[in-house]
Amino acid sequence: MPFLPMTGSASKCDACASCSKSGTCISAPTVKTNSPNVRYTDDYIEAEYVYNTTTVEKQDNVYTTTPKSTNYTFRTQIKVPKLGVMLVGWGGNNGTTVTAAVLANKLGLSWNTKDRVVKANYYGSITHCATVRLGVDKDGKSEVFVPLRSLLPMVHANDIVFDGWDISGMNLADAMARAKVLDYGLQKMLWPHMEKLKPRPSYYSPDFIAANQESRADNVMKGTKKDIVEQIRADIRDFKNSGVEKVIVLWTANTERFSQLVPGVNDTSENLLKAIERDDFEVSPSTLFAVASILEGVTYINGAPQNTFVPGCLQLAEEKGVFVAGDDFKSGQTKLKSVLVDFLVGAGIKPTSIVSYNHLGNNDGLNLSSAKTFKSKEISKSGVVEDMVANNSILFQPDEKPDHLVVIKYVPYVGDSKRAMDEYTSEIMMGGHNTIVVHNTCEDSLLASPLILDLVILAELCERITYKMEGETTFNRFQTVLSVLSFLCKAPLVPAGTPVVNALFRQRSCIVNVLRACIGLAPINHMLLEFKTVKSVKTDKPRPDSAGGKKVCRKCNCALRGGPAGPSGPAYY
Ligand SMILES: NC(=O)c1ccc[n+]([C@@H]2O[C@H](COP(=O)([O-])OP(=O)(O)OC[C@H]3O[C@@H](n4cnc5c(N)ncnc54)[C@H](O)[C@@H]3O)[C@@H](O)[C@H]2O)c1
Ligand SMILES: O=P([O-])([O-])O[C@@H]1[C@@H](O)[C@H](O)[C@@H](O)[C@H](O)[C@@H]1O
Repeated sequence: MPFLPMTGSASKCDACASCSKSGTCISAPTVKTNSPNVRYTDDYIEAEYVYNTTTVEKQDNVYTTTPKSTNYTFRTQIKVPKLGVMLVGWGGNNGTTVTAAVLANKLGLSWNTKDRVVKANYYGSITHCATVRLGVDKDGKSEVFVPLRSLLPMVHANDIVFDGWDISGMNLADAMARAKVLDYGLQKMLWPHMEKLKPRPSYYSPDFIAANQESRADNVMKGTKKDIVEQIRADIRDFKNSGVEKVIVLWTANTERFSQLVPGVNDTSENLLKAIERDDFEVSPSTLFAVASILEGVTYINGAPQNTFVPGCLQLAEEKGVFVAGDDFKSGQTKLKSVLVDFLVGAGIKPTSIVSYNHLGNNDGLNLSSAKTFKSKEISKSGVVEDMVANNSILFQPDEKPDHLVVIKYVPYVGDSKRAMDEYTSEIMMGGHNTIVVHNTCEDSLLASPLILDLVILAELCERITYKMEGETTFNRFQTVLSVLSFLCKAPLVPAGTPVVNALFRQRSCIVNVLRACIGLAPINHMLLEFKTVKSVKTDKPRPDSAGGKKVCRKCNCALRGGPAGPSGPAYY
């Protein structure tokens, strides 16, 4: 077992000098689309794209479908900016861990653990470690997969510069040690770099987080809520002037209690700004950060479950044309739930009881040991099955849902190593039952940190994408609420009145297909028809069917008698 020197040696692969052999090649291949519908200029990629959907009209038991096509032109600016990320809660487990991970990758560090040599990497990040199907090779024999990041120019995590705020004034080296997430050997190598980093003072409001957080609050801003917003805005401008070209603000501070929605306080942007002016009690720290970010024109992302985006905040973002996204990183137990429930319901199996228990011993767990903050997390962890259940009216009656219990307990000794235990009980055929039990242990912050990177990298990419529909002359940005980031969130924030999708692979497909659309490629549909059909000599023999050439129902192949085919099933035409 080769023991590496305990100093960070940025090993270079022979392929290119930029690579740090971190398992995530910085110089990923570039994808270029060979099509008259895709144009490449020095500044942007422009693609004509036909978006095909289906509109459905239901009358009695008949669904009439009408294919619909919309012609888009997507334009993606290709210059990737120097991205600065300001973390609220920078001194926490996630904040210190993601900062350390980027430094370790940038330096190409490797370190010894008790059983192996580990190289810095970005496992868990789809923008650095996921591949996507591009198509089939020219012989039509095999599929071609490329790094997701090859589809469009995007920020590499190694180039991100971090800054941020924390109510705890501890420098990031001491805070990294406090977090107890990373191996000692790595911490030792990173120490001189991390100790130079110190969180800016932040706004502390004890009413919104657990009382047990008070002992950390030694680095707090003073003043009214208006003063606080102005100070946050000044901090953002200060960071912008430090050499970064673009800033994104992301909340990875403690989970807050939900804000009460109060008419006249946070129901409109005007009322919210007035509420801040009069120092209204019910405006939370996270909403102040969101308002300040929006007023500075920088995207704001909420990695925690509280309702930062009160209606007035969303309206302000809309008015200022600033992206917002959230809520609550979808990192472990809930991520698995959004796969398992999708599999069960998608397979026609009826989940009837879902029990999600976990205990952990980090400061997040300590904060969540308070009922008011736990409630925020319970809401975000519980909502993830609602769409999948509601979409299957065969298994579930209207308003029928599985029993669903979320339990989180604080056990100091286990630290950041979250121990999740889930039990999924389902009804299967003819009165049978299936019970799936899962034990899922992880360092929680090592699951959340790559999501922080993906959130800011994909949000930054969305800031460079514009589109226009046929007949329009100006290019527009996506809607203010970046629902394309749902894959990374437990409680996806979506534009008002639009569907919430929690199924993980639907969410992932959305990201991949939006990126494919920007380079003029059709969405991945998994049909693989090229491997299921062969060109054959034209024949005039009619295809055999059960009704001797009459029109048949494609659902159950019975002869159409002018009414719904088959027992009470809808007719398909
Ligand atoms: N797997 C995960 O770690 C995971 C998954 C989903 C969501 N989250 C959420 O991410 C957040 C951070 O998780 P963590 O494990 O890093 O927690 P943490 O407690 O280690 O870090 C939170 C940090 O926020 C600071 N803080 C609290 N209030 C603040 C304020 N008003 N302004 C600035 N800083 C403030 C605290 O001092 C602390 O350093 C939590 O809300 C958690 O629920 C974490
Ligand atoms: O993402 P996930 O594993 O479902 O949920 C996690 C919870 O189980 C954990 O107790 C909490 O501390 C983390 O913040 C995170 O929200």
